[in-house]
Amino acid sequence: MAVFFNITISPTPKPPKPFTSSLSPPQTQISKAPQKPQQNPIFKIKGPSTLSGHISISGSKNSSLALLAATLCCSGSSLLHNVPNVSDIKAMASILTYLGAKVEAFDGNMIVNSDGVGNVEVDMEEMKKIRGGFFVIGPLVARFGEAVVDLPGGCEIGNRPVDLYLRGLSALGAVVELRDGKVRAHAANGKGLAGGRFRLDYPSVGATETLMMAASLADGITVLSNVAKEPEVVDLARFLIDSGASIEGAGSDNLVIRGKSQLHGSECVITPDRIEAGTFMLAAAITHSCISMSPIIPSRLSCLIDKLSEAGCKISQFNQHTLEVSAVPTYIGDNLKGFDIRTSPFPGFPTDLQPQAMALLTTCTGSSLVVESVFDKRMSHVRELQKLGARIRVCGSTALVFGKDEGSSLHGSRVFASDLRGGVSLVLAGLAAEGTTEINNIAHIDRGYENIDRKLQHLGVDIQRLTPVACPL
Ligand SMILES: CC(=O)N[C@H]1[C@@H](OP(=O)(O)OP(=O)(O)OC[C@H]2O[C@@H](n3ccc(=O)[nH]c3=O)[C@H](O)[C@@H]2O)O[C@H](CO)[C@@H](O)[C@@H]1O
Ligand SMILES: C=C(OP(=O)(O)O)C(=O)O
Repeated sequence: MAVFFNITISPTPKPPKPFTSSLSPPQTQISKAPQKPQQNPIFKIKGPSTLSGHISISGSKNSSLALLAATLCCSGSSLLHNVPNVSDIKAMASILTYLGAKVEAFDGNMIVNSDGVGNVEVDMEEMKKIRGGFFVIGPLVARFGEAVVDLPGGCEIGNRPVDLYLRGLSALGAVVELRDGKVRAHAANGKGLAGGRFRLDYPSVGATETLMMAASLADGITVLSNVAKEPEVVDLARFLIDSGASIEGAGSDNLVIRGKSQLHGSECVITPDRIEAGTFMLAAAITHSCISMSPIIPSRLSCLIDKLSEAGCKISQFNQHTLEVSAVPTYIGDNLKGFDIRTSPFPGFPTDLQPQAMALLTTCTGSSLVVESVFDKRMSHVRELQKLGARIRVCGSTALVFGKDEGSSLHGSRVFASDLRGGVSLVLAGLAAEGTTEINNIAHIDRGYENIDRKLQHLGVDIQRLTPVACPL
């Protein structure tokens, strides 16, 4: 067994984790009483809140998505532990099942056996909901010689083409065609892929992961350059290596992959979600509170740690995997100081923390510049933050955020989540706002945060999940 993140820390008791996978056998329908149409649930937060206590960080959504796709490369069963119970993972599990893989999910563990895959075409709604579903194109074409997949969904945060995936697969000997919103790929030689050289124009995380999986089963050596260095890429490489792949350079700009004719299933523990941890660190800062969290890997969050320290927070590491963030008035005085951010690929400031950091900046002193350089339309949260009283001026992908001494003053209001991280930035703003904040469309938040409401309640927040029932006409 190869466990690459083994933790025995058992902090405060975890909330129960029923994994209500869509894979569970259908429930027997006892009553045929007409169901009232259900609407998207909402969060109601009464602020301002002060947080205290300790929370457990869940496994990484993005690592889990990549590793679940990678199980399609492996003969036999793979066992993943610490998989977060979020809707993106359920969608991914449904995609694997649709392809013919056997997926069992229980209490944060998933066992996947893809030996029975008999279908290489995914034609289902789930593909259009999540980004990670598209990653299956690499394993399918590499192991089964063919794949037909819909263009992916995921957060609507700008132009998200798949040209690098397609050009990379072509460099490995696939014939690739994009028609009617579907990508069709097959091995040109009718058998499998061959090693090749490919330089990514941009270090795309998903393209790097997809090509790494494909190259692991290609015949010969593949050299990929200008690849993504994100921790999730490193996690995937470790899983593939444990499954028998030969991959050098994960975490650097170049990957050398010696293809193997077969990989076998292996066992691993999904690493903690650095974006969830970063979100809770920012929650402590925006509420001028002190909380601790574990497990986390601080080196994966060094950029945020530097920025929060610059703002005036005290960040202490207690053991290898526990961090405390303190922004209590006795330490910081009345306010935190604003700071500038420019998102960029790892190890730069993560784009997936930009909206949450922007919420914090509206409560700091001074004005701060936020430059979003990874996605071209990741500013939809600005309008909603403005409804909560934030003063922000946007020009393209740059935002000038005015702090509390320059006109921002958060107060409760009714707002709408338009994507995952934008949605959670409204939760953070709601924690700091005076009065009640109602956040609609929280299905976006449920895509990537496991039990966020229960975790916040545990820290002392007055937050409720309400499911309005639509009135039948
Ligand atoms: C499921 C998953 O892991 N999602 C993460 C992944 O998304 P994802 O893998 O989609 O993000 P990418 O790194 O691919 O995207 C970054 C940039 O590359 C561009 N691009 C990408 C592919 C391509 O073929 N051509 C191209 O031009 C995109 O338009 C974007 O501007 O990394 C992002 C960047 O850290 C994170 O925000 C997402 O949370
Ligand atoms: C953008 C994100 O996810 P996805 O790539 O799945 O849309 C995210 O996790 O913030």
